[in-house]
Amino acid sequence: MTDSVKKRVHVAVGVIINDKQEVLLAKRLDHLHQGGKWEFPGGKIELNETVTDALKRELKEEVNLDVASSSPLMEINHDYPDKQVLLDIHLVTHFAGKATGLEQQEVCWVPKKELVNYEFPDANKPILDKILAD
Ligand SMILES: Nc1nc2c([nH]c(=O)n2[C@H]2C[C@H](O)[C@@H](COP(=O)(O)OP(=O)(O)OP(=O)(O)O)O2)c(=O)[nH]1
Ligand SMILES: [Mg+2]
Repeated sequence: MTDSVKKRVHVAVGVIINDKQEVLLAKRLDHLHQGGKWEFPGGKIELNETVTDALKRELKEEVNLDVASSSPLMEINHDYPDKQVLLDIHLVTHFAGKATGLEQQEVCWVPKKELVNYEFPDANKPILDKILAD
């Protein structure tokens, strides 16, 4: 395994869309990598965990939602100057619970058309293009 492969952080990301076609965003806390920007909830996949297990765990831990089902949307490899990520993005339209920021982060439901008004990490560009095209 090369260094670059070894260092890449594998992240499970949920594009969560409700019945009103709003998308759930969370604001990354200032002290985190890409802090202050808006993200789709998710987090690092742990050892011996599947992507869908990680997605379920992270969405419960971060925004208190129970994922009923999800489907793969896209994968993005992105190299930040300080970190390399592989985002494994899944669409979540079946879930239970009321979205709540459990890690002191701000969360909000945003109509698709208004997503252009939010600042996201650079890696997210293809995700936004895809959501806005649908
Ligand atoms: N969740 C999420 N992460 C994103 C997005 N776009 C993007 O570049 N990332 C990057 C930022 C971080 O470097 C990485 C996610 O890691 P994280 O710090 O949130 O991981 P985590 O939730 O497991 O938290 P922790 O282990 O650090 O406590 O992926 C996105 O839309 N959602
Ligand atoms: Mg996270």
